Amino acid sequence: MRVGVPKEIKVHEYRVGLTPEAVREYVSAGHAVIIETGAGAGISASDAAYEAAGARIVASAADVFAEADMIVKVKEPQPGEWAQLREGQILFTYLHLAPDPAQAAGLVESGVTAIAYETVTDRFGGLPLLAPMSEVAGRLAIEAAAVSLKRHAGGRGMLIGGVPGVPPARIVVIGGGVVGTHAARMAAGLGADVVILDRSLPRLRQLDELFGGRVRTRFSTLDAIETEIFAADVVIGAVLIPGAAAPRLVSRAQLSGMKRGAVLVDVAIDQGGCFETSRATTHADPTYEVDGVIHYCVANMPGAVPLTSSYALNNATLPFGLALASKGLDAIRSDPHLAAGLNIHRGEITNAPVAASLQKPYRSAEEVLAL
Ligand SMILES: NC(=O)C1=CN([C@@H]2O[C@H](COP(=O)(O)OP(=O)(O)OC[C@H]3O[C@@H](n4cnc5c(N)ncnc54)[C@H](O)[C@@H]3O)[C@@H](O)[C@H]2O)C=CC1
Ligand SMILES: CC(=O)C(=O)O
Ligand SMILES: [Mg+2]
Repeated sequence: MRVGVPKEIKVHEYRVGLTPEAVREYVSAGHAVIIETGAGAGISASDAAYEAAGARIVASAADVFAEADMIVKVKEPQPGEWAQLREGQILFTYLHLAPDPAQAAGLVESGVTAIAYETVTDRFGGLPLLAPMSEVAGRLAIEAAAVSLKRHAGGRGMLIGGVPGVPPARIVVIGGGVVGTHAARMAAGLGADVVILDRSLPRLRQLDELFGGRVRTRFSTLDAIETEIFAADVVIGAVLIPGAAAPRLVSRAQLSGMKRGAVLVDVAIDQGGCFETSRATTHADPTYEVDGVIHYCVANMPGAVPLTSSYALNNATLPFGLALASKGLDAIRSDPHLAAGLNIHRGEITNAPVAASLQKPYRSAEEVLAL
């Protein structure tokens, strides 16, 4: 198969779909790889490094879209990219379609077969292609909170860990999955007073074991969320219902009960956000204030640390990408976990929570691929 990688064009997105090391794996498996010139600049991977790995460099994204049987990217395609996709082509990338009807319509229109990293599953019940970026984003969330808590940034003027004799920040993490766990680890490591809320009791038990009492756990009810956010200096939004739009857990009215200069970091913004007042921001202008509360809502947080993130992402995507390159649609037919990643195929939406969130018709992957 011809596998193509365009340069990412989202604002301040510096990751790349394939590292030179991954390219070498594809080439040694017998595939041709086409890379847009400069695609690896954000991770300091030169065109020459890609050529040494066996890729062919092309001058423009248009060349990649025209020639490749499968496009491997990082972020959801932007409007100019949808227009270049076509039936018979596979798109393998993050999509986050539930809160993005325009992109969904563009992909349906194109006829492309679109596999979303964030809904590919594994046999342990996890999301193996979301997990590495959730690890990165969870850790970055505390860095973002630390910056925003500073007085000149509009925050309360607090040091996360305090100092001897002065209490640390209270950090509330809503959602104790991958993002939440990594945020809590960073926050606890800096000395914060941390609580994690989740709807899953088994998960709360695991977290209690993991943190050995260093982090409090609390079952996530409306009441628990309200009590905790009113006492918080920082709130991290880290919930997920796979494929679906994020549940709204903090209302605008509740902001008036929070401390002035408190910080909300809505990591779940890529699924639409879990605070009513969240709207997606970019690394160029990451924060804004509503009712005295600072909001950080960057939808591609790992793009800020592309070297770490591109390698972490490629470690996870490589086996699935190689299977797609070798077997095409049969890779999806023969692997229920890849089938869970299929979001759109030849104009049909094939992920139930995505279709429900968009209020569009749904057909299962099995049904559309058996045709
Ligand atoms: N902004 C960014 O750059 C990035 C955003 N993300 C996003 O972060 C979000 C979280 O991802 P993961 O941690 O990987 O998901 P996960 O599936 O590992 O964890 C989600 C957790 O939320 C919990 N949950 C669901 N409803 C809840 C509620 N009402 N109250 C409390 N907990 C609830 C679940 O039980 C689960 O433990 C996703 O939307 C993901 O796409 C991930 C990486 C980068
Ligand atoms: C998961 C996601 O949205 C990102 O890594 O940008
Ligand atoms: Mg989007």
